[in-house]
Formats: sequence, structure tokens, C-alpha cells
Amino acid sequence: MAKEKDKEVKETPLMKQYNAIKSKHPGALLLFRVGDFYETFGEDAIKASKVLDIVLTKRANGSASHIELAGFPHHSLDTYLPKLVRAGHRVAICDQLEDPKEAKGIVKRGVTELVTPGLSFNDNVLDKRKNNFLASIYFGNEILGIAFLDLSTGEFMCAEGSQSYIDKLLQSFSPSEVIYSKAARSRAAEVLKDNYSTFHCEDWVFQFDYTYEKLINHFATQNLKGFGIENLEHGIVAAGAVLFYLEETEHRQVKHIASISRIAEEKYVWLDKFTIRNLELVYPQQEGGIPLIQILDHSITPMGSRMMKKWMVLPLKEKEPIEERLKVVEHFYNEAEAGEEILAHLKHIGDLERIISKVAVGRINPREMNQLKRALKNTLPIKSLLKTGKNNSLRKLSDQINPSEFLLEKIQRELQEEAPMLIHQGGIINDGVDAELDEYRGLANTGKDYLLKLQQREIQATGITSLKIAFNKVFGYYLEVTNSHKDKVPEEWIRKQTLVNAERYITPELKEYEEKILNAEERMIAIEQRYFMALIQDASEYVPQIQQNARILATVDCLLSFARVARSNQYCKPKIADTDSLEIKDGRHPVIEKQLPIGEPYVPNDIYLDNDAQQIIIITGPNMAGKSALLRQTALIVLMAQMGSFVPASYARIGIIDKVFTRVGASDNLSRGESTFMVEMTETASILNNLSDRSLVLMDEIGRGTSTYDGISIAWSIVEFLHNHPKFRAKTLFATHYHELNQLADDFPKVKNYNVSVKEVGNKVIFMRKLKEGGSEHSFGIHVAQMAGMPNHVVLRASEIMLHLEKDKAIHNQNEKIREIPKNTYQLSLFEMDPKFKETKEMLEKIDINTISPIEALIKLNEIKKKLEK
Ligand SMILES: Nc1ncnc2c1ncn2[C@@H]1O[C@H](COP(=O)(O)OP(=O)(O)OP(=O)(O)O)[C@@H](O)[C@H]1O
Repeated sequence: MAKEKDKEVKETPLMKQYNAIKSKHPGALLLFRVGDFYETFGEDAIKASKVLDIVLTKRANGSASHIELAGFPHHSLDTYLPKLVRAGHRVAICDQLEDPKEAKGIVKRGVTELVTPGLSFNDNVLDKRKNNFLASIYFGNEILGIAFLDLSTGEFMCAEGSQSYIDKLLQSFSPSEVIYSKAARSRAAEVLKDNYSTFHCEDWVFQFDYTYEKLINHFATQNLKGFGIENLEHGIVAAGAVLFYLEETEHRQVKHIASISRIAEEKYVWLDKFTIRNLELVYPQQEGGIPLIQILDHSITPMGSRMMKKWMVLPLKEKEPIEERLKVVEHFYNEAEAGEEILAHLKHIGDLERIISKVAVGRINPREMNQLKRALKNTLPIKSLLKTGKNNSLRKLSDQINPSEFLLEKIQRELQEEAPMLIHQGGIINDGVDAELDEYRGLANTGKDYLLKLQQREIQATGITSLKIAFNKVFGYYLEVTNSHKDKVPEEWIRKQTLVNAERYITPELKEYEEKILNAEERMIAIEQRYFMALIQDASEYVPQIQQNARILATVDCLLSFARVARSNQYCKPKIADTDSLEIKDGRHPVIEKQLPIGEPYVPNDIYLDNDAQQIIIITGPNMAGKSALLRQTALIVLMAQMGSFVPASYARIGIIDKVFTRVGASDNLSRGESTFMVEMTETASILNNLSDRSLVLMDEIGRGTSTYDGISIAWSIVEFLHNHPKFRAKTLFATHYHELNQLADDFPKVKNYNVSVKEVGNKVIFMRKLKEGGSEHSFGIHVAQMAGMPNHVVLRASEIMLHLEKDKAIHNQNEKIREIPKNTYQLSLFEMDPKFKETKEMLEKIDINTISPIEALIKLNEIKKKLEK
């Protein structure tokens, strides 16, 4: 205690203030404003100097010990802050809350904002084309609640469901930060792994009554019925905790968060997290890969891009809204010119959604206000272009656009076209807006003239030819006389400063003038600020309308993008049907077709699936034949259609799909170190437990993470299960190179065999990439091994084993024991004198392994095989 006291006495007042503020924000890196600098101390300084690459020094802390120090000029905040946030730090910005000139004693300071990865307005922290979501999770026993907020746009949503649903939502919205309660730490760690920046709040925050209250207070409503979340108990807790966290982080002006919506699970296709990942909808699986969004998103505005991402992870499953989108795309597809005209205006809209949020929180600067003006100006012609078009939905959208003309006129009238970013730089408000402002401006403008005249007059009066009038912050305006003219200085001039070769003087006239000018400048800035604040106030009245405009413009932008992509990639308009069948003609993979070398066209394929005659297709074919591509393209075409996009095919009739499941056999992502056979089986089990009549299931090499027999057996029983399911007939594509699975078609009428064809020419396999009816006889795996340069005797031995296995009926009859693989005859035959082996031995001895060509070897092998079978 005594020691503590001792320390207190010795600490400088500044450090005392720093420590008091720092202790209120544990876990945050504190940027402490001192004069023109933001400083960091101690541990924070060590971290900041590393992340920002700034110098770490030591500062004496009174007579207490030295403390590390690192700082940067305050005007560099925008450059340094994003770096700290991106490095995963929570950053508390502590500003001076009073003018140091007027402060008595130490300047008052306080934290004005806590920037966290999930809460930021800073353009340099945010990615224009991505939402920056904060997620909050409430862990109930069975059910979890989740809420997402993008503070920069005001978008606020919540949902609740099983852990796998929450997982899928996390995967879809990929939040930058996740909060949860202290008590849920271990469960959170299980769900979130190391994938997110996290923060835990006190347990009392995640209580229903408290969070419900928070929400109704924020929205100023009696209850939450109007938002459709009244019964979403767990979702409410998660959402209310978000509001608590906003306050905790000093985000108190949040008018733009004007509503909350439920993520309506029943409206969207169920995509589990593996599917989102496997199909590479938004993110590539491997660095350098191309996700689907990169092909489809040619939107012009940042909010269009953000909306497109949501459409990607939330494809629709109701016919009407899908068709509504498709009709608009068709309209733009046919009326390219009308689309171009709209596009020309969209280009000037900018990030209207984020700008209007800045208005709501009072953070908009004059330059951004001009951007708002440009956006409003270009919204008007878009409104009328949509109105005059032939599409009903677009006409409806046009009606919903609020022209906000009054605001536009006001900004046009008052704000200078070239207004600077910083409000205190002046030059914001137009001439003619305020008489007083004009008068001061006149004064300031004539000031220069006045000074020049004064200078001339004094030169003539005194004969000091080198006389100069200048200004500095310490003395204000002064007259500078070089030493050679010193003797000519009139007596009434007051000397203020002596330099090496000159002296500086002031005169009463100059002082009087200076007061007028400085006063004028101060007044001017005050008036301009007043007008600008009033402008923000007026604009803030338009927040809901402009938020709506932004959403409409984003929608138009996305649909226009679909149309342009469809035209340049030769997509067709899919037919959406309320039936159980799926029919695709000449389907292509939208991403792979873009990646093939020039001159190598993508081979289109047809797919037909339904719930009766052809529910399950077993696709066989060698490695590299194109099985995975075919599976994925089928799912992508379905999803693209249900997003409202045209599809890469010549014809597509899509019976609406409500769930898409994909599983990729373990060895396909072994490199990620996460797919053990066990995981694969658990994932598959979760599909089998969640089926529906409108599901599309893609199974790619399921079972290959285990031994062949296990693999075949598991794959076999999965197909059997899907085929015989008492309630649901999920459409399934099953890629495998276990051609043994072709036998399934004999026993199960809704199972059909197809193969991705290859041709053997000489000793080469040519991939035809064409899907054909029928199974394939052998897997060509050995062929591929041979092509890869495997030594001949390994290839031959492999063929021998294969022959044996193919003969073995035990595979199809599980009661019989599988015979042992024959011993390696290449060695044993030397000792055994079975006549067949003797003959074989002689044939083999004649072969020169080093010169025989692979194809000759296969022919020989065939002969040997026949001999042995006799
Ligand atoms: N229809 C097609 N037209 C042209 N090229 C194709 C086509 N389908 C696939 N390809 C090309 O072949 C490559 C291999 O395809 P894919 O991965 O689908 O083979 P696979 O049969 O699943 O092989 P594996 O069993 O080894 O996983 C693709 O990366 C692509 O470049």
C-alpha cells in the first residue's frame, strides 16, 4: 500500500491520467492524444512499434521508472489505425476534450471511440466491397442465438437455431469479430476455433430481460413484433448484447440502425458450411483460386457488391421472387442500351449506403457530403429510366425511390463544389448563402491587396526597398527589415524580434488590421461550421429514405451485373419449375470454363435428375476425367438460377431445390489436415439426417478415405439409404472411381449409371469429358499410374492384383469372406511348378521389361490373364 502511494506521488500528472483511462479499457491498445501526437505507452508502445514500424523510445515517468513510448502525428491516424485493427487489436482513441489553451491544469481527456475489428467507420479499415459484420452469439442449451451488425451500413439481423445452422451463418457472413458471454468461453472456442477475432462480455449482458429492454429502447417500440423477432428468444439475447457492446465501445450515435430483421431460414436454400466452402461461392479453397462471385460480380457500386455476396450465400427457394429477379435480368439482357444508360449513372452513386450512415452518426465530412450530392443527383435519372422501362418490377422499384430533391437542392445551393475534407479548413459554404460570411470573406480576400498596398506605401515613406510584410503564429503580421536598412526604421515601429541579418517590427496599424483579419477568419469558420452542421441535420432527416434508395440501387446494380455477365458468357435464362425434376442441357462449369487454356473449349454436358426414374446417378470415370467438375457445375447452375442469374447452359429447367449438400471424400482435402475418415463420416451422417424431397446431394468420392472394401461398402449403403428413404427422395450425383458401384443400378431402379468418357489411343488416355450413359468397366487408375511414369513391373503387378479383385465375387456378397490377394507371382512363380504358372513364366521371361511399350505390356497381360483363366 505504502509502495503504491509512493508510486502515485512520483508519477507525472499526465501518466496518472493515462493510467486512469487505460485501466477503464483493459484489452484495448490506447492511443493517447498529447498535443499533436497520439502516444502509446508501455506494452502498447511495444506492440504499436512492431505493427506500425515506428520508433520505440523511453520516457521518464516522473521519478518513477522509465516507460516505453511510441507515437505518431495525429493527422496520420487514418493511416495507422487500420494497421492496428487489421493486426487484430482493439484500439481505444483517447482525445483531448478541451482546448489546451483554455485548460486549467492538465487537459481533460477521454476515450472518444473504441475501434474493434467488427466495429468501424474508418474507410481504411473497411473493405468497400465487403460488409464488416460484428457477430454476437448466445449459447443456449440446444439452440443458439446469433446477431449480425454492420455498423458502417446499419444492417442488423438475427436468427437462432442449431449449432450447425449457426456455423453455416458464420461461414456465410464471415464476421470480423464475434462476441459472447464469459461463461460460454469453452463452447465458443469449440465453434469458432481460431477463425475469428473474439471478445467476451460479462454474463449478465446475455440475459433475456436486459437485452429485450435494450432493443425496445433503441427502436423506441413497445415490443419486437413489428420486426418479426418477438418469439426469437435466443436471437433477441444475441442482438441486445450487440447494443450493449456498442455503448461499451463509445458508439452512442447509432440512429442509422433503424431496424432489425430475422434471417428467414425458410426463404433461402439450405447450404451447409461445407457446401459454401466446397462450391467456392465466395471464397476460394486455395490461395489463387477463383470463387464464383468473381465471375458473377460485375456490379459497379460497393453496396451492389455487398448485396451480391448476400445473394450468393442466401439463394432463394420461392418461385415468385426468383422469377422476378430473372425477368429483370432478361429485360436488361435484351435492352442492353437501357442498361448502359442506367450504368452510366450508377457509376456516380458511390457508396451511398455507408455515406448515409455517416450522416446519421454525424461523421460525414464536406467532401463526402458532395459525394452524397452526386449520388442524389444521379438517383433521379435512374428513377426515371426505371420508370419508363418495360419491366414491372423495375417500375415498382422506381416508385420506391425517394428523390430527396429538397436535400439535393440544399446541398447544391450551400456546399462548395471543391469543399475540402476537413471542416476547419474553410471554403465549405458557397458565396451568397450568408451575408455575414460573404462580408468576412470579402475582408479576407481584400486583405492581401490591403497588405500589398501597405507594403508599397511604407517602402515609399521609409525608403526601405527590401521591406516585406509576413505572418507567423507567434507575432502575427510583422514588417521585416534587413540589417542594411535598419537605420531607416521610423521611431513608432515596435521591434519584436532580431534575426541574424534582419529585424522584425509591428505597427499599430498592422495590429489593428491583423485583429480584423484573424477575427474574420475565425468568424468565417464558425459560420461555415454552423451551416455544415445544419446541413448534416437536414440530411439526417433523410436517412431511412436514402437507406432504402441505396438498397434499391444495389439491387438494380446486381441484376444489371447478372445481365452483363450472361451476355458476355453466353448464359441462358433458366426455367424455374415447381416440379421435382432437374434438367440441364449443355451445362458448363462457370469458373473452370474461364480458366482453360485458349483453344481448349469446355465440354458441355447434360444432366437429368428427378425423384422417380432417375433419382441417383453414379458417375464413374478415371481420375482427372471431370467428375468433380460435373458435380459442382450442376450445383452451381442450380444455385445461380435460384439467385436470379442466368446459367452456363443452353437450356435449364430447375425444379426448385431447397437444400444442397456436398461431401468430398477425405483424400481430396487431406492437405488441409482436417478431413479424417471420421470427419467425413460424421458429415455424411448429418446429410442423411437432414434430407428433404427437394434436396440436391453431391457425393464426391465418398469412402475413399478408408480401405477399398470399407469405402465401397459405405458408399454402397449410402446410396441404398438415399434410394430407399421412406420419406424423401433426394436427387443425388455420386462420383466415384469404384466402378463396382455400377452394380447398384441392377438392384435399385432409381439408380442410373453414367460415366465420363475417356478414349484409349495407343498408350494414352484421352479425356473426352463427355457424360455417357452406362458404367465404366475399369477405373483406369493403373493407366494413369503408367502415364505418370511408374516402373513397368509395378504397373503389371497392379494389373494382376486388379484382375484378381475383379474376379472376386465376395465384394458383392458380404457373407462370403474376401479371398486373400494372391502372393506376388513375379517372385513365387520361380519356385512353384504349377503348369499354368510355368507357361506364364516362360511368356514372362521372353519379355524384355525395359523395352516393351506400355500398350504391348497390356496386350501381353491380357494374354496371360486368359491363360490363367483357362
Ligand atoms: N467438361 C470439361 N471440359 C473441359 N475440361 C474439363 C471438363 N471437366 C473437367 N475438366 C478439366 O479436368 C480437370 C479435372 O477434372 P475433375 O477434377 O473434375 O476430375 P475428377 O474426375 O473429379 O478427378 P479426380 O477423381 O482425380 O478428383 C479440371 O480441373 C478441368 O481443368
